[in-house]
Order: sequence, then C-alpha cells, then structure tokens
Amino acid sequence: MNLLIYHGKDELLEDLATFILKVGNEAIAENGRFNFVLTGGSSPKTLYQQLATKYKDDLDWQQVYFFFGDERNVSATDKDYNGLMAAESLLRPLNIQEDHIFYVNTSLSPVEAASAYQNEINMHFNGGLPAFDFILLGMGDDAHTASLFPETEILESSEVGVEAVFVEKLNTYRISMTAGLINHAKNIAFLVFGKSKADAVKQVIESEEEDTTHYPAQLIKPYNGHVTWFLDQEAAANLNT
Ligand SMILES: O=C1O[C@H](COP(=O)(O)O)[C@@H](O)[C@H](O)[C@H]1O
Repeated sequence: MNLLIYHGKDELLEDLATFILKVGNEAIAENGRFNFVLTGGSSPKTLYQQLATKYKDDLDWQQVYFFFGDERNVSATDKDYNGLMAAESLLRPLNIQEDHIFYVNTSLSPVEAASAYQNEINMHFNGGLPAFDFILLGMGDDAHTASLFPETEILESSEVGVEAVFVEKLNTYRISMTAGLINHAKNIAFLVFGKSKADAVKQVIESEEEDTTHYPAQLIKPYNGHVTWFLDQEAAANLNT
C-alpha cells in the first residue's frame, strides 16, 4: 500500500491526475485501450473537470473505456445518479463515444441491472479475468467504498462480479462491484478528503484487527495490483504516520 498525504487539494489532484494519465498511457501503449472505473460521490468532481480541461491533450481519451464501481438505484437523469455527474464533468466535455461508456441501467430492477452490468463487463473482457487497469474509489464517513456498506450482505460475497445490495440505513438499493472484482484491478486509488472521514481512514489503514463488517474499505486488497491512498491532511489527521 502506498499512502500519500497532501497539504493542499490542488497538489493532491495534480498528482492523482498525473498517476491516472501514466497508467492510462501505459495501458494504451500495451493493449490499445485503457479500462478505467470511475467513482461517484462528491469527491471526484473537480478531478473529472480537470481531466477534461487541463489534461485533455495528455491521453488519447478515445481509447478509454469507462465503467462505474457502483451506482445508486435512481433514474439516469437524477442528480444522484453517479453516471450523470461523470457525464457532465468528464465524459461529455471529452466527447467520449457512447459505446465506450458503461453506465448501469437503472431502468431495470436492481438485481437485473447488476446482472446486466456484470454481463457487459464479462463481454468487454471476452470472458477472461476482468482486471481493470485503474479503479478510482472514494470512501464515506462510515468506511463504505463503492457501495460496500457496513453490515450489508454484499460484504460476504465471494463473487467476482456486480451485485444489488439493499442498504438498510439508506432504505435503498445500490448496485456495486464486489470486493472480489475490485481486487482484480491492476491499480486502485482511494481519493479521500475532509475531517469527517478521519476516523474511518484510521480504522481502515491502521487498525490492527480486521473488521470488514464495520469498515468495508478494509476489503480492498488487490491480488496482483497496487493500492494508493490520496488523502488530504484533514482525512489523515488521526493517522500515526
Ligand atoms: O455513495 C457514494 O459514496 C462514496 C463516497 O462519496 P463522497 O461523496 O464522500 O466522495 C462514493 O465513493 C460512491 O461511489 C458513492 O456511490
């Protein structure tokens, strides 16, 4: 695990963008495409806007395939739909062709949407191991990542796939990649800002005993890849390092 702590958000975003571009350019040079999984929530919006403006000439964006680590069970036009924020801040400004963007189809039931999304991923990887080049993750105050929320059934899943999960405290379904699928990625980066996340960050990174039921982000341990944490000082405030 690589832990990076920043005084300022600008420097953090610059380093994270540079990292994404490096991995992306290497993937395109090696395989002709870059499989990039986006996160939702509020934290990545500025990053997406910068990738689409400041860094628009630093990667062959037309060779990138975009996926979502999780989605809310709302319509694609709802402001809470993760795909909408990504579309507005990153995908439309870069003119990404529609068949390079894998949105979760929330017009289906959550179980059907999850199964359809898993099928699309499997087809994209021609039935082989779905090892994404880069998965960007956020983390909530409760240590959830993607839609792997504390005390939910999906945490016990041994599937390398996508599942529907009912999140009781939000009284709603989510659709999420399982930890098994996320952990096949070649590179994973957590982007975490703010003091409200400081306790969760400490538990996930420094806790001696694993408690994935209450701190699901502890499940993220890539099998053959690398995980890097990009934290601001507030999020890192409780760490011993
Ligand atoms: O609900 C979600 O929350 C997490 C964290 O979001 P943030 O707003 O605290 O940055 C996010 O990673 C996930 O994709 C999203 O669905």
